[in-house]
Amino acid sequence: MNTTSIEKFIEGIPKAELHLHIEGTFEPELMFEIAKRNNKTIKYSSVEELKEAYSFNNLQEFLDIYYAGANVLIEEQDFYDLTWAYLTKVHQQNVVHVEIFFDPQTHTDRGVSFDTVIKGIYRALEDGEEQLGISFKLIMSFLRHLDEASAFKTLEQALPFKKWISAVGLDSSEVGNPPSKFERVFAKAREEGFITVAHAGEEGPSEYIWEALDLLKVTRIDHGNRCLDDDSLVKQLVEIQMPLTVCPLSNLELKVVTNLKDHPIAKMLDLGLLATVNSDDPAYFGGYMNENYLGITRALNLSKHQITELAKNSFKASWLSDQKKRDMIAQIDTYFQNN
Ligand SMILES: Nc1ncnc2[nH]cnc12
Ligand SMILES: [Zn+2]
Repeated sequence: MNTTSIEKFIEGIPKAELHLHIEGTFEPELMFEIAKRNNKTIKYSSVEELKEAYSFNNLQEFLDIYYAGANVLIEEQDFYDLTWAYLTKVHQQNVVHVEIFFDPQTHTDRGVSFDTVIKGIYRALEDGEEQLGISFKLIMSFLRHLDEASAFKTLEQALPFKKWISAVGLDSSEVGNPPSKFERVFAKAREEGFITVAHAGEEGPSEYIWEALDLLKVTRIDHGNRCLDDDSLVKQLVEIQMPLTVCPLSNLELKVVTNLKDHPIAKMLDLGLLATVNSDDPAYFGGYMNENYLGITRALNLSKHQITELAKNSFKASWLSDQKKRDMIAQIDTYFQNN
């Protein structure tokens, strides 16, 4: 009997999150707490006033506030607390595997050491695995508005922590900073054994997705919405089953779509694209994983079968072992049959 409500169905289904910026999980309450203990000032006088500033017309307006928020993170324990808060939150949402981004340049550029950042994040991820059963991978993302030299320097800083970092990524202001700007950095990263991913086609054109594939040799495209402008690109993405880590509430808040009813994720599934649901920067966009699933489910009237496909895709597109992927897919199929 499939009588479970759609809300409960979404809550209970096992999920993996593949597109999440740890700095984007910084909830206002924790921000004020950490600012206080570090004697840092925040431009806003209260949690409420800060939340009111969360209204964005585009990616850049969001990034300005996001980088300002990250300024109060100083000590290793701050990065631990930030990461731990995220893990306990998504644990309650049946997220069992996470592959998360961190942006080292956001911190090293203001004098916080690479070691401090990664040690705090990693220790929390290890505790999350042990205490909450959430497996994880870590992705180091380069800020594309900065230059190639800064990215190379960051890659150097990452080498002693190679065992902790699975992949490198590319984020921040997309338009005007094409993947080609980082072709040589990504070549070096691949030589060093890192997997590569890149944000592409969020605000930028479909050509940037081609560049991410051809020049950066990515194994996933983060966002990828604009692929739908180019039929030959869609055909290619379907053929190679290139995962797209799609972020519905982020797309709504950053005006990539004007209404969730216009969100392309159902169309992506229909076309045979390997689309997944993710939260991007949940503290800023009004929801974690389940709120993203629920938002598109209500707006697009998704069926339990479509939700099941999206959850299975999240494991297919992950970097878990093939055996673990098969186990999770079987578990989700059983869940679908019973709910
Ligand atoms: N949605 C997004 N796009 C690009 N860079 C980001 N950094 C954090 N969130 C981002
Ligand atoms: Zn992102």
